[in-house]
This record gives sequence, C-alpha cells and structure tokens, in this order.
Amino acid sequence: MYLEVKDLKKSYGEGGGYVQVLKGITAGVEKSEMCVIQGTSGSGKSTLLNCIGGLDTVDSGSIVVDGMEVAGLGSKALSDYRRNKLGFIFQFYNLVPNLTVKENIQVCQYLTKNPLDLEELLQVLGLTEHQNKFPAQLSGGQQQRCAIARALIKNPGLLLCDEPTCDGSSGKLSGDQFPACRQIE
Ligand SMILES: Nc1ncnc2c1ncn2[C@@H]1O[C@H](COP(=O)(O)OP(=O)(O)OP(=O)(O)O)[C@@H](O)[C@H]1O
Repeated sequence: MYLEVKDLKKSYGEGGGYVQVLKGITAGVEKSEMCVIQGTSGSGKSTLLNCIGGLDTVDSGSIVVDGMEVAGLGSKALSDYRRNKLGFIFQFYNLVPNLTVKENIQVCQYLTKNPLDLEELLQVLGLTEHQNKFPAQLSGGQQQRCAIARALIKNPGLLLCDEPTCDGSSGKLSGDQFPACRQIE
C-alpha cells in the first residue's frame, strides 16, 4: 500500500463542544490507484484529508505514506513530507491573493525537488493566457485550475483533492461519476 491509514481517531473541542469526527478509520490506497471518499456534509472528509496531509494532528492511529509514518512527525520532517511527497488541492483553493497565477504555482515549484515543467502545465490546464492575473481577476473554474496546477507542479507521489472539481455552489460530484475509482464511505 502506498497510503495506509489505521484506526485513525480525531476529535475537536472539549466539554459540551466535544465532537469526535474520525472514529477509527482504516483504509489503504495502492500506488497509482485513485480512490474517492464519500460522506455527507460534515462527516469528516476534509478532516481526514487534512490529517493525511499533515495539516492537522490526530488523536490516535497511524498514517503511513510510502513507508513513512506521518502522524507524529516533527516540524522539519513534516515540512519535507509536504514539500516533496504531497500535492494538496484545497476545497476553497487557498490561492495567495497578492501573487499572480504563475507566481502562485512557482512558489510550489521552487520549494520542491522534482517539479514538472511550468509552461507545459499552464498550457494543459488552459491557464497560459491567465498566468499574469491575480486570483480576484479569475473565474471560479480558473482559480480551481490554478489550485490544481499548484498541487501538480510538485509531481507528488500522493495527491489529496478536497472537492477539486466542485465550485461549492453547483452541487457535488458523486462517486458514480468516477467508475474507475474505489470508494471509501
Ligand atoms: N477546526 C475545527 N474545530 C471544530 N470543529 C471542526 C473543525 N473543523 C471541522 N470541524 C467539525 O468537524 C466535522 C467534520 O468537518 P469536515 O470539514 O471534515 O467535514 P466534510 O465531510 O469535509 O464536510 P463538507 O462535505 O461539508 O465539506 C464538522 O462537524 C465540523 O463542524
């Protein structure tokens, strides 16, 4: 397995505000496999991705990526993991507003060891003519493609996508639209 999650538990808050979001998730994804996570709104999909991506801490359990335990890594090792192994497409894009499309992508290009070719990526994603625009000057779909390019430029071993093809207002894609993918509920 390239990604292996075992008995993962994660909660937020305390006292009356305590909520256990991940109640012992166990799942695995092979190298080159695509896997869809399905669940109702608020069920913990983003929380799971954030934990796997090292953006949030877990209460207990294990996350192994390419043979390396990620849960509990120190900050330097966690940075290396995020820089070189991981691409993350955020649900709300998280583009840097005062950087252009090209600069948003270049930030990740410069940080990683084996980046893809920037010009080619811009072209494939239909962003060449928009590369000097700022995020506020882009349509939702253009922002989304910029966020996808920023994740892909790192040529990551693991690509985590939090609703990458949904603009948050036009309805969600169902797993049925990804027949080649295995689904985790
Ligand atoms: N930082 C936080 N502090 C407290 N509660 C949180 C925090 N982040 C998420 N939650 C709660 O955890 C639960 C899971 O949230 P999460 O964003 O993972 O759901 P989701 O399945 O991705 O939802 P959606 O499909 O609507 O994006 C929700 O009840 C949410 O309110």
